[in-house]
Amino acid sequence: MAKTKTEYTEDSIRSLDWREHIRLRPGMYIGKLGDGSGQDDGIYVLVKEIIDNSIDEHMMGNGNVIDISISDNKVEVRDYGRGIPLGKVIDCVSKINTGGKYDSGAFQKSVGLNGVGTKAVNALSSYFRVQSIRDGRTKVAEFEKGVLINDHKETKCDQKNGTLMSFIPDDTIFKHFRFIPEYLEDQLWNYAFLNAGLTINYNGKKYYSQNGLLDLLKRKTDEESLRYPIIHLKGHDIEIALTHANQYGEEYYSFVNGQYTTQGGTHLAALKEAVVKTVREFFKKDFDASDIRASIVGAIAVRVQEPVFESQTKTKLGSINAGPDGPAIRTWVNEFVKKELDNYLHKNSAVADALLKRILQSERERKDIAGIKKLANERAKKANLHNKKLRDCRFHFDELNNEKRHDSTLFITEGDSASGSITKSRNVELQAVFSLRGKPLNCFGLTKKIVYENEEFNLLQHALNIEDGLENLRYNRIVIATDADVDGMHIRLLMLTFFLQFFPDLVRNGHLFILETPLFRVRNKKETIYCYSEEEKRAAIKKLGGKPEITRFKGLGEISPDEFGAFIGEDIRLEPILLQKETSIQKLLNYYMGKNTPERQQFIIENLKVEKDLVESDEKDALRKEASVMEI
Ligand SMILES: Nc1ncnc2c1ncn2[C@@H]1O[C@H](COP(=O)(O)OP(=O)(O)OP(=O)(O)O)[C@@H](O)[C@H]1O
Repeated sequence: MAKTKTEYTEDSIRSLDWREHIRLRPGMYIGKLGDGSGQDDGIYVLVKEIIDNSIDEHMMGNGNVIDISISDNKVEVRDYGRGIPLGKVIDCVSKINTGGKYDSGAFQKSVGLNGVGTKAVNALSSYFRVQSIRDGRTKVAEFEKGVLINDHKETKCDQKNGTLMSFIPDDTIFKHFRFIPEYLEDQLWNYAFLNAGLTINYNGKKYYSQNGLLDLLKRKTDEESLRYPIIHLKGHDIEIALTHANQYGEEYYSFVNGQYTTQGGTHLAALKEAVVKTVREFFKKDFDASDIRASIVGAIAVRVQEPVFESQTKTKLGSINAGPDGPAIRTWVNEFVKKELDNYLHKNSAVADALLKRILQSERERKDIAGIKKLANERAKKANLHNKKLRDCRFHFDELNNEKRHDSTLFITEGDSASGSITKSRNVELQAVFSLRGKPLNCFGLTKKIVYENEEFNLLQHALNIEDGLENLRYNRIVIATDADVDGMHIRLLMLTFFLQFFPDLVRNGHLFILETPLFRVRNKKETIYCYSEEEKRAAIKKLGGKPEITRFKGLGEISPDEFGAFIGEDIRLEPILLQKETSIQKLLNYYMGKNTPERQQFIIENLKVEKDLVESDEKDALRKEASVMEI
């Protein structure tokens, strides 16, 4: 069939102004949009763009305090830097590619470099206000969706020098967005660790670090689980902290010019490589790299003149030089680690001994499961061909679509009817279903061997493709979708245990979610409202008036495929599993899954009202409470 021909004339060519372009293609500027439930959703990038500028000021030696507040979705950031030069306030926030960070001496080794950040925030906000205060004078300008609505005259002002920016994200772009305060906390701690001596006040809480990356690793680990004290190496424009803990997998935090490169890049690759090399040379033994790296928790921060990031969101560092004439970053990091770590190990023989012990233990464990791993993987490969448990989707997270990963989801369900409903109503392009057969094994306290021995776990590991780390993860979101009853809650807890114990990175990187399903359907002839709580139910009854029909959903299986489609479609409600960085996974699992301790019993008694006359909704609320404690 011939394609319908459209004319291609001069009229086809359009020039967008900056504001239109940002609003048309926000992804280019801030990554994905999202509604705030994902850690890297756009609204957090907006906040970051503004804070980055204040950090740049601090780094240049201007201002040791940054005040941040978020309430009613309005974000405010006040720093005590030099303030934007008053005559350029409007240009700086509304004229694309305008800024002081190109080659002026006013900023160096800063994270800002494109002259785009604040413009993106401005264009994507329903309201944006900038105020600069300089030597007794101030300039204010206000915008809506990037359009200047109020250009205030410069006036006198007796406040301290600095810049104050506030904005409200545009909810026509960030649909149904809400800020999850914890997501920001991690970012703010990172700023504090990377800028030792800087105080950040955020909604009444103070973020401050004296010892930089050493403090960062202390926060991310639990002292008891460390094999030896954290090694902290500091050089000119490079800082590294390193230790071995108990957990499975490796854990890294990497930064460039104060920017958290969540996807790593050259500097991190260099660190990993250098540690292996140095350790091998120090012990004069050709250990397997995976044995050296197993259970490592490490952080690296570098400052460089002209960082090349892979996009405006700056989450991955490309290949760069350490300075105009400096060595390539890889060589630079390598040389630093080689010299400093080697020195450190020579000076601290107890640490060197503990490190060696850890490597040997990993080696033993690896050899121990090598046999069974091979068998299990062969079995899984066969089963995968027609993996009955998996109803796969067409596109996967590890594949690219126009340079972006496919945003795919895997639902983990239990019970035939629930799996059936989801399978029928899902979007087959991007939503896959993995069905559990009854209750999964409680793997608390077991070793990784079980992931190979237990068929269900092994198939799940294969479906996710995470045997060798998260790099090839096939689904961006892993959603536990179990019934909202006691059994369902139990299964949920067992699955959380599985992921926390063996794949903590997956949880840490925000890939794990719980599916919220409605408890009630309230409807009359004209309208149907699904309600997720008693409160929503009351509101729905009020809204519909009269005597609407009220149905309580007991299990996922009861919900018809048609209805289910509405809950896993655009309006899907996901509760992310957040791992607060202070939490030690081991401690947590011990508490919830370990032997009955008096504290645990007390907790259960306080939180579970399991009595004869249990009111159904109370039951659900109580169980929810228990589960939400896991949402640490
Ligand atoms: N808090 C601030 N204090 C002082 N100057 C600021 C502040 N915020 C912004 N500016 C000025 O406004 C300019 C534009 O900022 P913007 O965030 O748009 O881009 P950038 O920081 O230069 O680069 P990038 O797009 O990489 O963030 C900055 O280069 C700087 O000169």
